[in-house]
Amino acid sequence: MEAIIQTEDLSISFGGHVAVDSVSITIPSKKFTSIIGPNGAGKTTFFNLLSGQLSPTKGSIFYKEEEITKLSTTERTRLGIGRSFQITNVFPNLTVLENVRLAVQSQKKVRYNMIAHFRHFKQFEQKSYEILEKVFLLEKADSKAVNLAHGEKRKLEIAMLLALETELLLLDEPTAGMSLEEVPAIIDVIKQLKQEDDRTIVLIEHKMDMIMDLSDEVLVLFHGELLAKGKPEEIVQNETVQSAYLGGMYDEKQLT
Ligand SMILES: Nc1ncnc2c1ncn2[C@@H]1O[C@H](COP(=O)(O)OP(=O)(O)OP(=O)(O)O)[C@@H](O)[C@H]1O
Repeated sequence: MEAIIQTEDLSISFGGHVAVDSVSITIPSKKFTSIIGPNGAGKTTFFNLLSGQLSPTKGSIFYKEEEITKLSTTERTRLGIGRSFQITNVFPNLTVLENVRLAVQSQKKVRYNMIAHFRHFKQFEQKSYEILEKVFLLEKADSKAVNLAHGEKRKLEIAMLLALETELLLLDEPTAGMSLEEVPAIIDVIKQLKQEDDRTIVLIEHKMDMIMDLSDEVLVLFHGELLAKGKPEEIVQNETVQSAYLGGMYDEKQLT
């Protein structure tokens, strides 16, 4: 199976605390991989290492077999690694459509110039509408971003991520902080992305039903280490994983 991203012995420490500890994994291309683990297991830190927001204390990261360990976040995005919720360039006073159009435009690297602007405008707008339809946000196209509900903002972030056309999508708890009514819409968006098999998705989630429903493979982090990996049905049956989630009952000797 072709790997899109690979880590070797990847570690990061904050002070004396090892948040990600010698993690060597392979994320298969065009598959849906989920990363689970109890609070503080190192999941978000691991994503930050993949996307370039943090530099590892040791170890290496490879994207399509090229080493990217020292590349910046922008360089990694350009290569095809897109991370949700790092998008800070949502303009609150622009409409949803305008925000997505700017993201489409930035991906096409078209700088502002009167003639090019008019020529490309319709094309960018068309693409933006298509993306908004995909994330079930079409009816909010003309609303200002600032006026969106929490779940809708998350959908806008996913829309902007899609506009960047990255091959790899790193989604960090896309349903976190949402009301129960908002969750199904985001799950629908992610399912739809999964069906478009030209993308590789890596999802951090706590909701096990979502993990079971969407994942081809699940990686379990615990205390910064890779505790287990396998198909979702194998992971839920894995006794070591169950013990880790039960906290106090976990015995480190079981792993050695
Ligand atoms: N910038 C930082 N400085 C110091 N410690 C950090 C930093 N970032 C993360 N940590 C620590 O690293 C550990 C892993 O945190 P991380 O946020 O990656 O866990 P997580 O698995 O994503 O947790 P959650 O499921 O609660 O989001 C935690 O103990 C956290 O306090």
